[in-house]
Amino acid sequence: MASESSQKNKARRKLKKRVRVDSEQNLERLDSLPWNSSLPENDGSNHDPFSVFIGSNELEGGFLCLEEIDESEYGLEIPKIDVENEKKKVKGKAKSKKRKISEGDEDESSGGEADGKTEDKAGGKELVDEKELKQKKEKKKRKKKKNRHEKNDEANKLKENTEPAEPLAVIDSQDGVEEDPVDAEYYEWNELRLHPLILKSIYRLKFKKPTPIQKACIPAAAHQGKDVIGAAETGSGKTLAFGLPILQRLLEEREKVERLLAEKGEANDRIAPDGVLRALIVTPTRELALQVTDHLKEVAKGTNVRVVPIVGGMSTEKQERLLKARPEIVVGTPGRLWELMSGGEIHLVELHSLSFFVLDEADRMIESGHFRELQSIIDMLPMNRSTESQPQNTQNCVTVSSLQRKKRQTFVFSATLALSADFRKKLKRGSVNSRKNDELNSFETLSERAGMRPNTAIIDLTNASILANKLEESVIECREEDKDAYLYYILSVHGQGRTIVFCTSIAALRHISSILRTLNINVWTLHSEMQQRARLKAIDRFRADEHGILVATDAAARGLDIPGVRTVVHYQLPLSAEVYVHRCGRTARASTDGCSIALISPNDASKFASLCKSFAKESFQRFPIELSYMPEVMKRLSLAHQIDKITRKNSQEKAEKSWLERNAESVELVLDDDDSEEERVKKYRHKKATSSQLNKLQQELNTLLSRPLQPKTFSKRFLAGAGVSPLVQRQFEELAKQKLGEASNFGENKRRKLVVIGQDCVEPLQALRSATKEPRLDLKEIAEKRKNVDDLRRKRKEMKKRLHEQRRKQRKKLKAGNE
Ligand SMILES: Nc1ncnc2c1ncn2[C@@H]1O[C@H](COP(=O)(O)OP(=O)(O)OP(=O)(O)O)[C@@H](O)[C@H]1O
Repeated sequence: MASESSQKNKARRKLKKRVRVDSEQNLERLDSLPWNSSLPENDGSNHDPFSVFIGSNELEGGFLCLEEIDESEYGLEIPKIDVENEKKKVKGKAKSKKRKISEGDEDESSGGEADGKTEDKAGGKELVDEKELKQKKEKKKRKKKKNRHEKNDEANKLKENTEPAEPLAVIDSQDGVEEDPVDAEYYEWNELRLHPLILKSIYRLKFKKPTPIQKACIPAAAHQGKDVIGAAETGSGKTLAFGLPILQRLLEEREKVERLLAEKGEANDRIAPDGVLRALIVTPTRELALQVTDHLKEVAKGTNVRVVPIVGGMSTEKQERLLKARPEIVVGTPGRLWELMSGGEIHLVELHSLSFFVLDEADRMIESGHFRELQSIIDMLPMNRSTESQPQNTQNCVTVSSLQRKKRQTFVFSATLALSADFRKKLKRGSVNSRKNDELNSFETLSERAGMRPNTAIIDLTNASILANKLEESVIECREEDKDAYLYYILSVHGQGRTIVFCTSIAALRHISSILRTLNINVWTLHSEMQQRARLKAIDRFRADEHGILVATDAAARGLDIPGVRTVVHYQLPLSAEVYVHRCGRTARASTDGCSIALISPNDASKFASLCKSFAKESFQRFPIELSYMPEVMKRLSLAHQIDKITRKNSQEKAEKSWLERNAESVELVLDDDDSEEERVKKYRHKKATSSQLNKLQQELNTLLSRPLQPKTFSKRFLAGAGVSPLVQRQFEELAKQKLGEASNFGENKRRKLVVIGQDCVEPLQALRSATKEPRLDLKEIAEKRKNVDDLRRKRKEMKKRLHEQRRKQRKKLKAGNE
């Protein structure tokens, strides 16, 4: 035991030493990096200062090397700083500086003393002094090395701090080869030269490398101070693509002020204590605003930069209180932001120091309902003109007069991008103006009015289909009335991971959620008529459940970022291809994979055809259905529908009755029960009959639900099957317990016992991938079906018309006969 622990200690010591050596090597490597190696080198051959890249991570032209940027162009605003902390820091630095100087003097004087000593005393004394001197020199050297290490190696240290306590290096015990996987993993972040505090957060969040949109945007936005129009697939990390440049600039500026003060030897309390609004981020939905806030807060942890959400549906007073704290970053929806701005909320109207204006999900902003408020907000922004702003020179504040204010940067982000070549040219020339131009589409108008500056970087990383690379799309063809059954099949046979079921109408959402709940499937709902609190609660609950199911309208189609959404089901097809893209974007996020299943009935044929056309798709893969499950599924659905119909009718009657009573009460009327005795008995009997019918149906359904869903060919003794979902697995376990309990109660022999063979659930994506033989649904087939449906409809219409005509003639004849 003792030898084992000593071996462990030895290994630990060895590791620590190794990590120290690695840190130093990393530091050297970090220093030797080119400033902006993620950008292609400008060989001068390309004179186009403004180019767009589609489907590639590259950027070309128009980018200044950092050396070319005139730093003096970039003035500083004074961010609110945790004065106490900062004071301590600067004082600490000043002290250590003083200490260093005095130590240096001491060293020198002691050196002199030593010299004197050598002159005065002889022999052994000389030797001792020499030894002392040597020791001092070594001490000084060690101190210097330590200081340098502390100063520059923050990133590596942070890495050590944020990684778990386990050793960084992995020791291969067999051949003694050691490697540091962490270094290699985070290397790409180091290339972006972000502030150490930002890197610390990134390590904490375990984001191994920047996503392509982040790699492309950060150099342009953070180091070159450019405006950015960015587009990349859903879930590709756009929030940090604009969030990190904002944080980077705020932190850089803060450090600059600190340095200035230290250089001038001024006390830190001359830093203006009040924060000003530095970044205003506008998102189309409340959920998105809250999500962006959380995301930025997470990254801004430990930086003292405050992020606050301002959204509708929450108390205005509370939000005003939040704004009183003067946060540097505000994320909000246009409606509430404008409400507070037009009401003169001081933090939101003092925009002279605004350095960033961001429009997230910009394409959604142009939809009706948002544009006017957004326009008003944009009109409030100060003109983004010259850099010759007035120096901020006041008696009691730190003076930044030597630095001029940097222009406001505008970032416009979206998952889709539709900019005309003409508009791109205009942006390049910098000739966009804020006059309304009929030739521009609304997205362009928006970018134009937001005050995009010349030389804007357009970073378009959307591929042809705009959908995430690792998304697998599929369809299930069925009749409209069978959609519920197929949905139930997907959720109970393949219900692994989080699933979002999308529908276009709230009525459909209510229908599905009610049916699924009747079938003992727990679902959360999300739609625009819900109160904000209930919406957030639903999202939180869904987020907390590993195998949760969310039934939502397109209110949740955009921006909702919940990790682990494995499947998106389109119960109803969306009204546009764009919404389809956003719905699908709830899965396969951040380079993970996911699956989308569209339920297509003959009614959806034309919508589906135009969807295929939008994505230039000839065919879609069919989702594999194990048909042997369907009889059982249909039986359960039929019962659930009947139960649902009765309960709905009952609750409708109740609601109507209470409405009548409420209204009578409000006008102080006593309601007379003017039903006759006979009618009352009839009603009573009817009620009783319905209630006993409901009980019977419920009992029948409960019996079915107490058994796991099994294919028709299933053995009743061996409960197992391909694709046992968590729900079914739970049912298996319950049933097994129940049966075992019964058997032991009645002293039955082992032979009668139930055997449960649990199997891994085949989630939809897996099922889809293994169903290679499934024939694809192609456009021709769809067109043919559509034609058949149209023919059938036409025939029915003609028949109806003929019948109507016949009846009319008969009535006429009868009338004539009577006369
Ligand atoms: N570099 C990274 N590495 C790994 N994960 C990341 C990285 N950057 C962001 N993420 C994660 O990816 C997810 C999606 O990010 P984000 O919400 O910014 O995407 P988006 O492009 O804005 O999506 P949408 O268009 O749907 O709004 C988030 O959960 C985020 O935490």
